[in-house]
Amino acid sequence: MKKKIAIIGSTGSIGTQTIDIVREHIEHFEVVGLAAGTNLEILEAQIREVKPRIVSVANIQLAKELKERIKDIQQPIEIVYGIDGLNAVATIDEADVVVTAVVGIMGLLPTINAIKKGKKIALANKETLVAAGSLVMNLAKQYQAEIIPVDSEHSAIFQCLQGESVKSVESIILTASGGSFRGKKKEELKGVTVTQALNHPNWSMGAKITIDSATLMNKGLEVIEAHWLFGIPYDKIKVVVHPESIIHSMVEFEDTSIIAQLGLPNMRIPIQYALAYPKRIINRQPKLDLTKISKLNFENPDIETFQCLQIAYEAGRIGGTAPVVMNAANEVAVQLFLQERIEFLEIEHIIKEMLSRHSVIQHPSLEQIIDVDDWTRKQILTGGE
Ligand SMILES: NC(=O)C1=CN([C@@H]2O[C@H](COP(=O)(O)OP(=O)(O)OC[C@H]3O[C@@H](n4cnc5c(N)ncnc54)[C@H](OP(=O)(O)O)[C@@H]3O)[C@@H](O)[C@H]2O)C=CC1
Ligand SMILES: CC(=O)[C@@H](O)[C@H](O)COP(=O)(O)O
Ligand SMILES: [Mn+2]
Repeated sequence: MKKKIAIIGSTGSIGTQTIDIVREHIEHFEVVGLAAGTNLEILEAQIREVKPRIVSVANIQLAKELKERIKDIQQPIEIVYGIDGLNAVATIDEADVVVTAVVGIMGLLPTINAIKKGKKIALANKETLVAAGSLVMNLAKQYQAEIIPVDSEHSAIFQCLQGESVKSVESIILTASGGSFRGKKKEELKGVTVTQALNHPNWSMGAKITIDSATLMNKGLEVIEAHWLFGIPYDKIKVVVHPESIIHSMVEFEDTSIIAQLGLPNMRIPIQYALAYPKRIINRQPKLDLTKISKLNFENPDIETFQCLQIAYEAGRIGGTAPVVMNAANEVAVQLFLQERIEFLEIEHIIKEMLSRHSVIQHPSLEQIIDVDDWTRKQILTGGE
């Protein structure tokens, strides 16, 4: 039996690589639903290739345009739009697995709705767990929905933990490439350009996560993501900079053994693992040859220059709505930087400022999370008026 897959965020970096995997393993997988934002070019090609049952786009105009573009396709395809459209794709009856590959808090509601339908979640959208980790993990337990991490570090940890007890974990060691500006000091970060920030040394990814990687906020988000996925306290989650991105993360056990997962920096490995789990299937991508790498390096993160990592540890430890504010402030600040409306170094200032203005709510409801996310965005965009 083929696994039936719905992809939300199908036109992005994770989404398109998910389709690549389906194409290579057509005997294992079938796509039944696609959701995208505005990229009709890629979406149309995907529809023609995989012939899904349902497709979602960002708004009604795009839905009309898409209908026109694919009117020659004989098979009935339902076209939906907006947040209702995303939810419809995430909850389609036919799907066994939902790949959450949209960027940002936009992923929260569809992920929750898919969980409530008991779907297996291949989770790429880390912002969902950062903003609502407690709520999402409790729902997953309640509805017996498995969450399989796609994020490379979390896939690595998940793989290292197979057959192990979380109780015997001494620490989780998340590896970080260090991003586009590794080795630079504050003074050198003044005036850096968007093009420079988007120049990730190892991974080719969407714009938002690439900037997060450059500020080290990506690693901060991943610390919180690991806390919720694996139920490990923050004191036991460490970050080490590993510029080659060959070791994707490690787990240290109480007997001092460390288990690591290695591979070339290629997201098709963790995406495929999540889709095929609990099986492993063949991957025809280039293989890791350690003799060609020759050396693996490790160093401590420069937390004075790149303060977002510490900000995330603090917000995670405070809990409640602190990570909601941090995440929303980061999303807005990264967008402003990408639009060249603020400097790179302002990203961390904006996040700190918003956290200082917020009175944390512990054990927030979904409505409170959404309200706080909204409040944060408005505060930044209106200058706090
Ligand atoms: N890229 C990577 O290698 C990794 C990514 N992740 C995480 O995975 C997630 C996706 O990242 P990535 O693939 O890089 O991001 P991209 O920016 O490449 O893709 C984002 C996707 O979200 C869609 N989208 C954006 N806005 C909307 C909207 N309003 N409605 C519906 N869909 C929307 C985009 O559609 P469109 O383009 O059509 O507008 C696109 O399909 C992020 O949370 C990221 O942190 C985690 C690990 C690695
Ligand atoms: C591929 C992936 O999982 C990214 O999240 C990656 O980890 C980004 O790299 P760094 O944040 O380590 O630079
Ligand atoms: Mn990652």
